[in-house]
Amino acid sequence: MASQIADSTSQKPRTRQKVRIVGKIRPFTDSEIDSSQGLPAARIVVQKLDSSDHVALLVGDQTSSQKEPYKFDYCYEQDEDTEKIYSQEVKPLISEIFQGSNVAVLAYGACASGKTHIIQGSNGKPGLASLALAEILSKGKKIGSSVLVSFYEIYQDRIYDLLKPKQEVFVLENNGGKIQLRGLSQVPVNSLSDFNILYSGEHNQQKAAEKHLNDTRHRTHKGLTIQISGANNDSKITALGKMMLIDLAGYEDTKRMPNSNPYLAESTKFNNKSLYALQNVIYALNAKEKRVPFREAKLTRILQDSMEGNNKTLMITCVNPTLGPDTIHSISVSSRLCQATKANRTSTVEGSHTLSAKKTPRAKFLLVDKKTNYAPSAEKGGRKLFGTANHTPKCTRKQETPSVASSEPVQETTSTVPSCDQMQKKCFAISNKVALEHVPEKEECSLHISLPLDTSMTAEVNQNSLQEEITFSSSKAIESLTPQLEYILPLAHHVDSKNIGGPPKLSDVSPGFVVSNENKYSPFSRPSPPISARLREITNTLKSLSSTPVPLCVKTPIAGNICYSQVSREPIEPSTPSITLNLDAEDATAATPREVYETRSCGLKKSMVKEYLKYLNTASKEELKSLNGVGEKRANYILELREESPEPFKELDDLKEVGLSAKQVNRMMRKAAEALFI
Ligand SMILES: Nc1ncnc2c1ncn2[C@@H]1O[C@H](COP(=O)(O)OP(=O)(O)OP(=O)(O)O)[C@@H](O)[C@H]1O
Repeated sequence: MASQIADSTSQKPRTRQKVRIVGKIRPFTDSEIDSSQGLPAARIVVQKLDSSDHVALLVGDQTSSQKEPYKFDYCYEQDEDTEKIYSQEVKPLISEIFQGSNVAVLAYGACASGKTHIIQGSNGKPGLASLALAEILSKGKKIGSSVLVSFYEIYQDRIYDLLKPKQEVFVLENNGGKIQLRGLSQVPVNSLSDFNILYSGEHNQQKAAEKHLNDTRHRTHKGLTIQISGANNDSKITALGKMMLIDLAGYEDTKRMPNSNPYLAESTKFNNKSLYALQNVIYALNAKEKRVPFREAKLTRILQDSMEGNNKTLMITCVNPTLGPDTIHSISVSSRLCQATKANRTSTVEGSHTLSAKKTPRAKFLLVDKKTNYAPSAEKGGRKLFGTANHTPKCTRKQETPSVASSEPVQETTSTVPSCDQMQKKCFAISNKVALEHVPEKEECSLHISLPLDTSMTAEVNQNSLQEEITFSSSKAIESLTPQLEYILPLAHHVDSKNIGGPPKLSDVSPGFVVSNENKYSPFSRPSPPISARLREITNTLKSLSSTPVPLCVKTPIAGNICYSQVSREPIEPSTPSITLNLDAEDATAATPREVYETRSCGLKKSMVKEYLKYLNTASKEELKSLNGVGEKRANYILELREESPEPFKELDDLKEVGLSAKQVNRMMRKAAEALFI
C-alpha cells in the first residue's frame, strides 16, 4: 500500500488519554487482490501530525480535500505485523500487571478488518494473545507466580464460558464494588503449548480463516483473560493483575444487511448496542467525565475493573483497506473517542468529517440506542433536580438543584441563610456539649425529641453523636439555645403530630417540664411502608413549616429529680433519632425561620430522593411498574441489576443505568412530589 508520512504540522501534542487508540490497516487479502485484478489502489493515507506519534488518517477523497482528518494516537500500516504492535503497545503493559494493575486490549473494527488476526493470529502467525501469554509465563516463572486463563464469549448480551460448553456466566458486584464473574472457569496454564491447546480447542471459536460469514456464532465478542496469581506467606493464592484481550464483534450497520438471516440481524443489533456502550465508556474515560456508564452492557461490565482507575486500556481499531461504510464508521468513531473531551461531547458529534458525519448519525456517536432499554446514555448535561442522595446537602442558594415544586433555574445569590452543613455542625456542637457536661440533678428536666425520618441532619448525626435526651438545666440555658431550639423543635412534629397534634413550641420548654418521645424505632424492625405514604409524610412535614406551629407539647410534673413523660405514641417507620441538648452551650448562633425553612427543605429533598432510591432497590416488579417511567422492560432490568449488586441505586445519577436521562429522572421525582399534594 502506498502511504505517505508527512512531516509534522504545528499542532501541539495532545494530552495523554486514558484509553490509547491506535489503528491497524490490514493488508489486502488474496481474494481482494484477485477481484481487483492486481493490487488495489490505496485509499487511505497515514499522516504524521506532530512530534509525538499522533497521526491523521486520510481516507478516500480526503487525501486531496481533507479539512479535518481522523486523528489517532498512532496507526500501524499494512506492512507492519502483529509482532510490531505487540512489542510497541502490549509488551510495555505486561510489567504493569505484575504490579497489580489490570490491562484491557480491545480489537475493534468492521467485519473482516483483521480483529481476530490481531488477537488470535492466523495463517501460522501468532496473535497478541499468544505473544502476551508467552511473556507473562516467562516473567511469572521468575517470580514464582502462576497463570490462569479464562475464555468466554458474549452473545446477545449474555456471557458464556468457552472452556465449559453451555455454561452461562454472570457478572456480579460484591459489596466492595469488585466485579466478579460467577460461573467462569479459570484454568492454570504452564506453557504456551498448553495455552494453544485450550485456545484452539474444540470449544474455541473458529479460526479467522475458517469463519463463515453467515454464522451468527462467530459474530460475538470473544474475551480471553490472563490472570496472574502469586502466593503469599499463608500460601493462599493472591491475585495480581490481569490482562483482558477482547476480539470485539465486527461493527455492521444493520440497515445494510441482507434480510435473509433474521438471527444474524438480531445478534448484530445486540453487538452494536454493546459496542455503543463501550464507546460511551471510552468517551467518558477519555473526557474524564465523573460518571462512566459501565453498566450499559455486559461487555462494559466485564471490562469495568480493567478500565477504571489507574488501569490501562488499548483499543486497536482494525481498518479494512477496501474502506466500506462500516470501516469509515469505525474510523470516525475511534477518532472522536481519541479526541474526547467534556467540551466536545456534543459539538464534535456532528463533526467536520464530511464523509462520516453524514453517514454516522449523531445518535450513533452519542451512542444512545433509543430502542434499547439497557443501553441508553442520555448524557445531555441536564441539571440535577435533587442533587445526589448521599452527598452532603447544601442548602445555600448557591446550589444547582431547584426545589421540588419548581423547575426554574436556581439563581446564584449570596445569602445569610446557613447551609445544612452549618446546621449540622450546630447540632453536633450541641450534642457534644451534652456528652461532656453533668447537669445538676435538681434543675434538670428532659426533652426527648425525635427527628423526622432522614432529615439531612439526622442522616449525619443520628448514628454517632445524638443522645436520647435533651437536658435543660435552667431558663437561662433555654434562652441561650433558643435559635437552635427553634430549629430542632419543629422537627419533632413529624412524630408528635400523630398523638399530640403539633410540634412543641419553645414556650413549652422550661425547667421542670418534659417533652418526650418514648418510642424507640428501629429502621429495620419492619418493612417500609409504600413510598407514596412515606413521601406523604415528608410533605406533611414540609407543609408544617409554612403553618403556625400549634403548642401541643405534653408537660408532666417532675417526680423527684427525674423528669419523664407518659406520652404514648404510635411507632412510625423509619426510626427517628433522639437528640440530647445542653442549654448551657455558649456558642449558640441565630437560626431564623428562613434558616429553618431552608435547612428543612434541603433535608426533605434529600429524604425524598433517599426513599425513592430505597424503593427502587427493594420494590417488587409490580411495585416498580407502578412508578412513572418504569415499564415491564425497565422493571426487569432493575431486578437484573439488583441480582448483580445488592444496592444498585445509591444516588440519582445511578438511574441513568436503567436508561433514564437526567430530564426523565427530574420528571419522575417531580411527579412523585406532585402526587403528594393531590
Ligand atoms: N495482518 C494480516 N495479515 C494477513 N492477513 C490478514 C491480516 N489481518 C487480517 N487478515 C486476513 O483478513 C481476513 C479477515 O480477518 P479477520 O477474520 O481477522 O477479521 P475480523 O475483523 O476478525 O472479522 P470478523 O469481524 O468477521 O470476525 C482473514 O482471512 C485474515 O486471515
